Amino acid sequence: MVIATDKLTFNFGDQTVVKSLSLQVPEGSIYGFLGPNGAGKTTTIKLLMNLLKTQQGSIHIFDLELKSNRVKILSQIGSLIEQPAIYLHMSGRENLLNRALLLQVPESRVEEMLNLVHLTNAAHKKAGQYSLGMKQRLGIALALLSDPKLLILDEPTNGLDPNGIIEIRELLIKLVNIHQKTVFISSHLLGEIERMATHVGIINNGELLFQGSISELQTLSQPLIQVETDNTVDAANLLTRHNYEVTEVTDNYFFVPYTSKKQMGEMNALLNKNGYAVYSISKQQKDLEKLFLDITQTA
Ligand SMILES: Nc1ncnc2c1ncn2[C@@H]1O[C@H](COP(=O)(O)OP(=O)(O)OP(=O)(O)O)[C@@H](O)[C@H]1O
Repeated sequence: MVIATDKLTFNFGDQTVVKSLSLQVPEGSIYGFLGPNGAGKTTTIKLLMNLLKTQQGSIHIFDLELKSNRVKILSQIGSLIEQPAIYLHMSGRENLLNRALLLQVPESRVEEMLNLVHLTNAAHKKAGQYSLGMKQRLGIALALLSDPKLLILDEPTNGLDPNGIIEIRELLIKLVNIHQKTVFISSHLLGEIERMATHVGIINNGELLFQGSISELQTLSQPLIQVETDNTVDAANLLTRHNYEVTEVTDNYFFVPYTSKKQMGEMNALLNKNGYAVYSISKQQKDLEKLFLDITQTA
């Protein structure tokens, strides 16, 4: 495991913010650390980065105990916690050159990193003029300069527009698939994590509710197909007669568990063939709140 914590516990005063947390982050994974605001994600990340002192339990990173191997471990971690530390009056390239000098890494890494995060064309611009997404990508480039094995990112897509989110997602997938990194990323958005993570840990009130592979999570968070037609009840009955499981019927929609795109196409065709006008048919992801309910009910 790249990260393994055992019964990690942390209190702020009398509030237990991280409760007996045992994380298992495999090498080469994108580990999505999912939880609502205030769940304890940032505190956990600060513990992993040794920015807060572990009060109870243990942390192993790269199979080494954190406290006694602090320098060795931290030199192999790139991180982005809260705002990236960027000099706004300097260009993207200057920011990277400055850090490269500090870390004594070859200047050639700067161009490589600009290219990797798609900032080559904007490299000469002042970072203060960058969009939020560009700043985040510059932050990731800075974190990657020393070629760390592990990247720890705290809500890197917070506040980004959809394009910005997609760019970060594609970058992280590339880092894992092509550059053999391990990525630990926190988020409060289930849909976002489901699109990129290979493994997921879900935390609420400091407690780990679920940990497993993305396919294990998908079994729990099976999405639904939401269908809108010109006659909800009759159309739902037609599908039931054709052995579809209709889980809910409301005034305007009915819902069927999603299994595949093909199934959606077949359902659409069946409805059309029987004279129903299909106004909309879409895959609905469960949100984190619904997933929590499912997890606590099946636990
Ligand atoms: N320095 C601090 N002193 C006291 N309490 C704190 C401190 N930092 C965080 N907390 C509390 O610890 C709990 C967990 O906060 P944390 O920032 O780890 O959550 P989070 O999951 O990262 O949420 P967010 O996405 O909102 O940052 C919250 O109740 C928060 O109020």
